[in-house]
Amino acid sequence: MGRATLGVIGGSGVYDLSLLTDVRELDDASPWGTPSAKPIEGFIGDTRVVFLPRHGAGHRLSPSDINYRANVDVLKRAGVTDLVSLSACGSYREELPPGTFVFVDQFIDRTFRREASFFGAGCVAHVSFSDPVAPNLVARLARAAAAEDIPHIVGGAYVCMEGPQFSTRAESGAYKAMGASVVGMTNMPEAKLAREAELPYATVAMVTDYDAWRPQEEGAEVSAILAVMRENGDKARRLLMRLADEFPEEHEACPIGSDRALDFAIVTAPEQRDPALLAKLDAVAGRALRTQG
Ligand SMILES: CSC[C@H]1O[C@H](OP(=O)(O)O)[C@H](O)[C@@H]1O
Ligand SMILES: Nc1ncnc2[nH]cnc12
Repeated sequence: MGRATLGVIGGSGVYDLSLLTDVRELDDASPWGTPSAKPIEGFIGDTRVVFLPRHGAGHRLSPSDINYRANVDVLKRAGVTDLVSLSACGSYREELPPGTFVFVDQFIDRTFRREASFFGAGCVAHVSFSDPVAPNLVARLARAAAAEDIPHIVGGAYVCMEGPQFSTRAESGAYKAMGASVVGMTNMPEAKLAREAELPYATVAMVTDYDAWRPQEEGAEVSAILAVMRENGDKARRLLMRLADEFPEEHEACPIGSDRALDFAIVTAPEQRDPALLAKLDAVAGRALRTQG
């Protein structure tokens, strides 16, 4: 299977990983444009980790302006085999107060102005996405959270809104009624692109607020969110330390096949494929394109 490398995308409030040793900056060249930052390689114990701050250094990028394709592409090029996303989120459940970590298992995509696929004219692919999260990564995260006494829950749907404004009360009520447990602005199309790049993906959705559905609540407010995020940051670091400490040396096969998502997904006939697009797909789809000829 090859050596495992844990990719970590840091969200709001998580702009570096001071817990890494032997740190170096990696190349950020990508045919998909400019990623949020240069990926940082380091180690936690023997586990190789590659970190990327989603909003860039100093939180430069709004959710709609992040180049999610370039981010996933450079992580794939850096040898990442498994990807964990850290994300601040609002909660739609009384029983998920600020400070709770939710290991979501579903997404609802409400974004509308983002590039959401590596594929398209010249090479069309349709990956399966009914189960968007890698259950083995969730199980590892849940074990790490339990060992670190971090309040957490396994399962739930994350609704991804376009933003950057927070929800109205009506939107908040509608997302809750749709069955979402949490809301954020960044996990789509990130999770879709991870699947297309054959990267098993899991999210640590860290609750910072109750969004705007509770009548007694004022609604999401960024300074309060960032204050809670700073408190969550310490827990996130402990979670990652524990996760990495117990991470397997060899990449473990994803039980739902995320790491082979392209095996039957590419539908364009080989003679109709656009060589320029195939060249751009060298990292994300290289394995599948090579084995399928
Ligand atoms: C700064 S609060 C709103 C912001 O935080 C979340 O980002 P991330 O998922 O990267 O932690 C949320 O999605 C919004 O982008
Ligand atoms: N209430 C909220 N809505 C959207 N994104 C968020 N990130 C943190 N809290 C949020």
